[in-house]
Amino acid sequence: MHIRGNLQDGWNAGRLGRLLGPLGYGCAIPRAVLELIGVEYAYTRTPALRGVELHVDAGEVVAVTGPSGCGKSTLLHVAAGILPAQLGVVRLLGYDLTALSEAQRAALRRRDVGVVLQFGQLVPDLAAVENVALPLLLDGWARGRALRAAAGWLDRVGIGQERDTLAAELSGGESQRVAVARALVTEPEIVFADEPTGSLDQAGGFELLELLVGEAGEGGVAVVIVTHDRDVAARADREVRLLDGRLDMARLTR
Ligand SMILES: Nc1ncnc2c1ncn2[C@@H]1O[C@H](COP(=O)(O)OP(=O)(O)OP(=O)(O)O)[C@@H](O)[C@H]1O
Repeated sequence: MHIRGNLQDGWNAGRLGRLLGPLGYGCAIPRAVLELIGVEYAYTRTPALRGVELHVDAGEVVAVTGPSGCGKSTLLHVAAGILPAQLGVVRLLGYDLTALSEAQRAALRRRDVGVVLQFGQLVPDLAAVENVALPLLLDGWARGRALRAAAGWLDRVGIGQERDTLAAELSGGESQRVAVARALVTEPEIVFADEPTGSLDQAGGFELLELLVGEAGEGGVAVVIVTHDRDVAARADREVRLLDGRLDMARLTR
């Protein structure tokens, strides 16, 4: 048996692995949740990504580091399918993103991928619990069930008491916790986080990262995290460093 490529709706390598792994079929299932091959992206004439190769395994935590402007956020956006690669291949959870429409990429992200951006990106006039429930509601869950699942995640990230607070009234740290809960509520295979600790002080930032990596680790979720913070990078399984849109080969550990 060899399962590859375009899996049926709702299925992907990670989900199959969890189901079939205990039966001993795991070796036939691709372990990579993310592969970038020769990826290029340019906003203007100067490329922001040049020939980037990256391979992330199920459950792996990878930190993307490098100086300001080297292309970290662009890499994360292209890997998550928010921006389309202009050259090369991006394979996410077994799907070739270059073959999917924008709507299909958005549906894949909503269902199987978690995203945490720099400033949380919450809907300000929705309550914390409604923000967390949003991806489930958009995926057709009944409101009561979605809100119960969302409230459970707010408890897990330690701010269950703020469930009815409007996002606009949350502190920076609380907002980032809500964003982490929202990224994990769909039980994704992979979470992309772009400097999620950026708006917090160092201790608060590290605590948030511990929470994200800890919760992701429990579910076997891969994490790709963009960061400037050395402590955060040290917490990852692996660090990849970008320089001028290219991977710094000297810093590659595999
Ligand atoms: N929307 C845009 N339009 C034009 N150029 C852009 C745009 N976004 C980013 N760039 C440019 O692309 C390059 C890579 O930017 P990117 O934001 O990916 O870097 P970064 O490493 O994440 O930076 P930082 O650490 O400062 O957030 C930079 O030269 C930046 O100026």
